[in-house]
Amino acid sequence: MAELQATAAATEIPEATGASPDAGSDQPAKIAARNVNVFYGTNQALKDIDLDLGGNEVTALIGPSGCGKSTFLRCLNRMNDVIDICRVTGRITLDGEDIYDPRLDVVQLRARVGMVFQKPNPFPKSIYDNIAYGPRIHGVANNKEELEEIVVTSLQRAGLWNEVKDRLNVPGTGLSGGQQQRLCIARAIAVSPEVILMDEPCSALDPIATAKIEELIDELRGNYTIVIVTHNMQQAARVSQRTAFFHLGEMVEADETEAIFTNPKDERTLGYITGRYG
Ligand SMILES: Nc1ncnc2c1ncn2[C@@H]1O[C@H](COP(=O)(O)OP(=O)(O)OP(=O)(O)O)[C@@H](O)[C@H]1O
Repeated sequence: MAELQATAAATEIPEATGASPDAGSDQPAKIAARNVNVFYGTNQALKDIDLDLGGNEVTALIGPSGCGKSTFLRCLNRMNDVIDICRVTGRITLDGEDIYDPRLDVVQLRARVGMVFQKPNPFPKSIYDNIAYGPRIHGVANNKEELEEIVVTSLQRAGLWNEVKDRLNVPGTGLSGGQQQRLCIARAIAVSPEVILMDEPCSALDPIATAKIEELIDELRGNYTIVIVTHNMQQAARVSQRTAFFHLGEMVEADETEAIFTNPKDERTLGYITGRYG
């Protein structure tokens, strides 16, 4: 089990008021990170990250390879816990609640903060069971009818229902790559998360499947807070309302996406978006 320390006392850290330099609105942040440092053994992957993630919008995390985007994303639902050499310090709150509080139930946290990975990873089960799995273990449905309703609604929301409604019993692994990724999004939705983390969700997909996922992200943001790691700057510009630029383990700047791409404040951001490095 990873050694996790939420060392910074709440009093030392500005609370998530939405008024921090990177905050985009007057609304309190859905997720607020303060003084977050991450170490893999002796290697420090993230340095003093302060970042607010607003509710019902898409935040893109961009930056050169190895700058710590995925590491930061994994901090948000404690996926780094499963990496033995990983140590996280600082404070991350979800609706003001410290997600590294030892009393917090991590399984519940991961239901509230779902994740979609780079490579679609459906379970080797039927399409139906891929979606029903989460609600079953979380006891979300009271009976078979309610479970069916969740399966149908989740597939509809993920834009996959029409393509699979006649073959819910076939293995999810038999779908195309793009369909599998939408199945994984449906699976994440099925447990009614508040936040969906996406780690380069389109990198294994062709342009048509990518466009479908991007459309879906845009539709989902009305109901969920979405954080997406992407290497594709056009994608960040298309799907996100806010963008945070990471470089060598630092969060250099975060702002409205348009401002980051048209008028970045930091030379390093300018260098990255103009293709000088990365
Ligand atoms: N499981 C791990 N064990 C050890 N070091 C790791 C691990 N995961 C990431 N790192 C290191 O942490 C740093 C940040 O990596 P991370 O994958 O978060 O960056 P990234 O910006 O997401 O990169 P990419 O865009 O290439 O996916 C790198 O130096 C990487 O080698």
